[in-house]
Amino acid sequence: MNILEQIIRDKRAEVALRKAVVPTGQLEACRLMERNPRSLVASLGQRPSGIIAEHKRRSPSRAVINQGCSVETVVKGYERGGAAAISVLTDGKYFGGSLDDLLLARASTELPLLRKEFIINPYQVLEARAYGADAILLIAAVLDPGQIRELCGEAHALGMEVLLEVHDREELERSLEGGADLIGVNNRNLKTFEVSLDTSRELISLIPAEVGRVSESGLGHPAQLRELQQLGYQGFLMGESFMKQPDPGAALAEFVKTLEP
Ligand SMILES: O=C(O)c1ccccc1NCC(=O)[C@H](O)[C@H](O)COP(=O)(O)O
Repeated sequence: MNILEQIIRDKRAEVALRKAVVPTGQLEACRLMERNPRSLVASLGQRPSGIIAEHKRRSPSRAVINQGCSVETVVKGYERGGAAAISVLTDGKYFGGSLDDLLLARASTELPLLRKEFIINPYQVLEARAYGADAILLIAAVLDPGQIRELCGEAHALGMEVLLEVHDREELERSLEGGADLIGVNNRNLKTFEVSLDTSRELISLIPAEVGRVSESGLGHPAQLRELQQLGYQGFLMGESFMKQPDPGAALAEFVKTLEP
């Protein structure tokens, strides 16, 4: 069983438990359901860096990245440093995150928030909304086209946008009808953890112009972003290169300065 299969197996059990503990009606009554979500697509156009900066404590590929910084410090630093949006990993077992992290992030910024999760059930979409997310991530590798359509529909009905992550041509082609607002090309092969920007280079021409284009993972050099921008990417999901620094917000600010013409 590869890591993605393990995560999804655990996620099924976790979601069943969460649903039993916090019924849908309780989520629907949350205070944050009254808030109007902000557009991630629009923010990528307005904030010149295009960086979706990620809060990520640890990962299966790197173990511990940063356990010391508070969510508030990281998120406020990212906003000050010029991020266009913030991604918050909410998986606990493999990434050390939680829904409380999302709530703390929501209290710390007005930037659009992406719930970075392994979403397999509409309940998790409602959870994302109730805890303050503006957008959700869906991973094509673990969903069939019908599930993608259903989860995108659920997110849109709740006023959120969808970033759909793909790793290869087959995943992209079978997912395009799903209705995602953005396509994220993941440079990290989640089965081998190998990172290659060739994935972003090869898939860009297959993404329709009306869909937002995001390159994800393994980014850490300004020259990479410049190249990807020229290829047509508007967004860049970056976690580890900032989170591995003692002050992730300051690291992002330095990085953004190097992007300025
Ligand atoms: O990061 C991992 O090791 C990983 C393993 C299995 C599934 C997902 C994984 N990462 C999620 C992500 O997509 C990244 O956190 C995100 O794209 C940022 O990547 P990076 O800038 O390389 O931290």
